[in-house]
Amino acid sequence: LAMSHAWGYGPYNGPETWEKGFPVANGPRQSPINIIPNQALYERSLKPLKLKYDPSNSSSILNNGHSFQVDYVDDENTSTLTAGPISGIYRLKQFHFHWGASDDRGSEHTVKGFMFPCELHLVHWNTKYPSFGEAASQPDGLAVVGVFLKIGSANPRLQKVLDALNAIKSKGKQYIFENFDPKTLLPVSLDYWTYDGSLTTPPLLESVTWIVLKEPICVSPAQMAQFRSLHFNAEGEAPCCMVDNYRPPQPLKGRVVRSSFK
Ligand SMILES: NS(=O)(=O)c1ccc(C(=O)N[C@@H](c2ccccc2)c2cnnn2CC(=O)NCCCS)cc1
Ligand SMILES: [Zn+2]
Repeated sequence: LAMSHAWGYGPYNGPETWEKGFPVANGPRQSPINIIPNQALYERSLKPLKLKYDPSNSSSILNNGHSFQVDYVDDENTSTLTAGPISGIYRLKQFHFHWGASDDRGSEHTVKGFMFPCELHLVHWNTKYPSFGEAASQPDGLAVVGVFLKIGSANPRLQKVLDALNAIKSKGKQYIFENFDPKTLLPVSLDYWTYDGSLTTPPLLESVTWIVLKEPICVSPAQMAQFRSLHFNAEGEAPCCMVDNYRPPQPLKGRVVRSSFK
């Protein structure tokens, strides 16, 4: 079990080693994947995404040693994802990011083999189950909205999140983070690709309906440097920059990617 708690992104505990502690790593619906737009199936029955977020539900920002996440109070249906490819009501639990050591890599999903420098994940769980933990073990338990970040002008809405990173430099550090509306991080268009997949970090559970937005949002090189100023390690341990915390694309194994747009 020691292995299952030592996973990471380094040469000895990175994505290529995860199958040792988590055999599902070679399962039939693993994430992320490479998205090939002209092989996606347009389905006009796919509804527009309905995202309703209450900023007062944001509670804290945490360095979890793999990424950093902004946690939301999820004991009511006040911040929810409905419609789109899913049925029922999914509650926002947290959002986090994956990024690279340089601007040529960092996203988990790729588009025609193109890797973005960063990818945002908004994690929701199906309220037909009693909790996130329960939902995470069900095939329709989770829905994660993925948003690509591309290098461009500085993103003022993202800056609010980045300004809190100085307080959570090391693993385990947590800081109050209130009144943040994650809707401000979304692009204008909510056109999306969707497919059945998994968590992209151990335990790699195959419980995620992935909803990847076609339109990226912007991030500046200086802002990317702020992501890279975080540390994987706890305070007092040898400093190790938190970069390249992404899993590479996994085999599609016959899955079909559907698109909400032509
Ligand atoms: N990248 S992703 O959007 O696919 C993604 C989303 C959520 C989780 C997650 O909540 N993982 C925790 C969990 C707790 C209970 C049941 C199952 C899973 C967990 C397990 N060990 N540590 N954690 C915390 C954790 O890994 N958080 C990582 C957040 C993205 S790097 C992981 C990946
Ligand atoms: Zn993620």
